[in-house]
Amino acid sequence: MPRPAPERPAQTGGPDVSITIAFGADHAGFALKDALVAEARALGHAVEDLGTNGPESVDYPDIAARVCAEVAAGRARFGVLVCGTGIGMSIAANRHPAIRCALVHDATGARLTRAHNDANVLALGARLTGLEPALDALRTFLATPFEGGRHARRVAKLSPVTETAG
Ligand SMILES: O=C(CO)[C@H](O)[C@H](O)[C@H](O)COP(=O)(O)O
Repeated sequence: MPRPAPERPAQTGGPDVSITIAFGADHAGFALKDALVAEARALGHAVEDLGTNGPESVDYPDIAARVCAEVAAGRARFGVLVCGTGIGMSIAANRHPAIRCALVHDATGARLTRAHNDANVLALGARLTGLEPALDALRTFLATPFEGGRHARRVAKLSPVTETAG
């Protein structure tokens, strides 16, 4: 069944601009995800909460696919994914061609992946990163613009690699 469309503010992604952010987590990450959702709303952003919303075990690739579809289609400017380590979510997200997902543990990583990689999905590990560093990482990710320049050339080279047999 189609979900109701969230409120759709401007999608510019710069600081002090309200955007739509898609959130997802597995059972290991849903509590941290809920705290991040609350923080995004407190900052004035629109939120798509794509689950999961309880401790029942779910598979992180299924959740990552939901969030990445929203970002790839332009219905969300950014995605945020949380699992136990953030590793499974980041592996899953980076299989989607339009997604540049960064696994981050603090605000410095969040700043640099926006500035240098133009990351559009933030992955966090709820079993590794505490609440305050995770909230700092989210705020910084949302507030940091892509620097462009030499980084734009490198990001343009991040197209999918086609493997050739031996
Ligand atoms: O994919 C992961 C590892 O990189 C995540 O941390 C998952 O949340 C984790 O694997 C879930 O493990 P569980 O034993 O099923 O809770």
